[in-house]
Amino acid sequence: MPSPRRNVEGRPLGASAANCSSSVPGSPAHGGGGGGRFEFQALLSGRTGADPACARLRASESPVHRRGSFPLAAAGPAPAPPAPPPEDDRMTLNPSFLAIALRSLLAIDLWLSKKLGVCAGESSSWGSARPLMKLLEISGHGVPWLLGTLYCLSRSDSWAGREVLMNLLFALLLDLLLVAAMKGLVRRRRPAHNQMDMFFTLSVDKYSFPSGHTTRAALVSRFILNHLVLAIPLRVLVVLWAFILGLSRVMLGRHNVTDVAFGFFVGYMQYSIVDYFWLSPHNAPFLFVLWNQQ
Ligand SMILES: CC(C)=CCC/C(C)=C/CC/C(C)=C/COP(=O)(O)O
Repeated sequence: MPSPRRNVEGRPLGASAANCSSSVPGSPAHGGGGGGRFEFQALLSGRTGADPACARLRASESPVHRRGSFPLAAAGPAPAPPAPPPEDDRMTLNPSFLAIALRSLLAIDLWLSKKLGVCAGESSSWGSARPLMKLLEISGHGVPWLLGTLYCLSRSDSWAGREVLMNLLFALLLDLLLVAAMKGLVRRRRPAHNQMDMFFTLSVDKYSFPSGHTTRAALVSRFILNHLVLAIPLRVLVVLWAFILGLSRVMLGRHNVTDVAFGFFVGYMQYSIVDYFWLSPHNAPFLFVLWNQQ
């Protein structure tokens, strides 16, 4: 019977370096064979020397190291140690690590969204709150916001008011365009527990990423906070409205948590775009002249 391989100190190798490579459970050598586990093992030891502890163990068992331990036994000059991997190589994340992280995030997202979807149907645990959630849904819908802005624009008799409203209209249209583009690109289906009973939707609204109501809520609330002079309680109310509207999208079962979280981010950034390209009678006189002639 072959004796177990030992290192120079006489310790069996099974518990050290061998564990760092082919004997990891789940690897083909171990007989685990599961694709996911093998992928995980590749994650741990995919790059030579990725784990410093394993690299140390391998070094302690290498002939070079043994020669170093018994200098008198060395027959000639020791070969140069292998060059370390280039800096870039060591810094690169193993792509399967990213895949595992994303899959875990997705699993948590689906689990949490299902748990929070308490108003997804009339028979759900909070089904009686569904009408209230749908009222919130209308408060963040694109149609009332667009029609409301157009109406106020038609009634406004000051240049300053018209300028703000013109930019709000630009912001709402930009939001519709960007959200439609992102939904069309990502094509993430709405959660399975959603009832598709939304009023007035566009064709891309069968997709859920990102939440259009949430981008609008974040955009509009940031817009209002920056351009309307409001008392503190009203400012708090505006922020609360945006937050509750986002939460209600998950509670209604319309969206997963990540759709809403990303929606807040997109809406927040959209306001920065609107602010950067702020329309005024100086940089877009044609718009204001056109509106004045109507
Ligand atoms: C001028 C024009 C094309 C107006 C369309 C307004 C409209 C139908 C917006 C869609 C609003 C909507 C249903 C968004 C979906 O929101 P999610 O939060 O469910 O993504």
